[in-house]
Amino acid sequence: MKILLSDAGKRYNREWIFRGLTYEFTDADAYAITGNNGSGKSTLLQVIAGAVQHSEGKVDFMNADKNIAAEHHHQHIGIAAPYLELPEEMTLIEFLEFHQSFKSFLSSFTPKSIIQLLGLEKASNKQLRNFSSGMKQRVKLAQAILSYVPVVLLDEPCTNLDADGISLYHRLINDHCANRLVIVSSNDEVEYKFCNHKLNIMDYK
Ligand SMILES: Nc1ncnc2c1ncn2[C@@H]1O[C@H](COP(=O)(O)OP(=O)(O)OP(=O)(O)O)[C@@H](O)[C@H]1O
Repeated sequence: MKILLSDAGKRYNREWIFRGLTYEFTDADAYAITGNNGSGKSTLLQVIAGAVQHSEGKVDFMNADKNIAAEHHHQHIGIAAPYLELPEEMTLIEFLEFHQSFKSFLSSFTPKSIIQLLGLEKASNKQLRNFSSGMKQRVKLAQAILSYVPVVLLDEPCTNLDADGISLYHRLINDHCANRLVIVSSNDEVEYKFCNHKLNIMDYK
């Protein structure tokens, strides 16, 4: 899987968020998108995900040299972001089973084993609306990273996590992301220290 941006730009009203962005994200590699608050990291991640339309240039999502249309990017992506909410009325087990019905988990995982890995056995039948913000974040990370997809997009992945949660995040990355394309949008090195490439959005203003 490869994501190619060619002279890509995004504008909201009259304000260019980024411009002239030519960059290649490739398989089995990890990238950090960095920059100040409000600089456009989340916007770029959403453009990559196909959730926000870019204003100029090209964004190509390639699988073995075949171009995948923006409306199909989501089938190849696991994404966790603060603006993507969990279905609050579902219990944890219901949510993971529902998720699995349209996107499989990595072969060694079932909804039950994911709950164990997250240390949330006691909350299995609790509605997600009653989860703490850190518990919700663990669930968001697991559904993104443990889905059977080649691309993992993470926006501020350690938001609301305590020290154990941050260890869990690093374990998920170490154990399950070696052969995938991972892109982390963040200001915090703890979240992206494993990334071997850095794209500073401030360079594309
Ligand atoms: N839907 C929108 N309409 C208009 N402007 C928007 C919209 N979404 C984002 N923006 C603007 O785009 C700019 C970049 O926002 P974005 O959320 O991408 O920044 P960020 O680098 O992720 O910020 P942070 O580090 O604070 O999360 C901001 O000025 C924001 O106000």
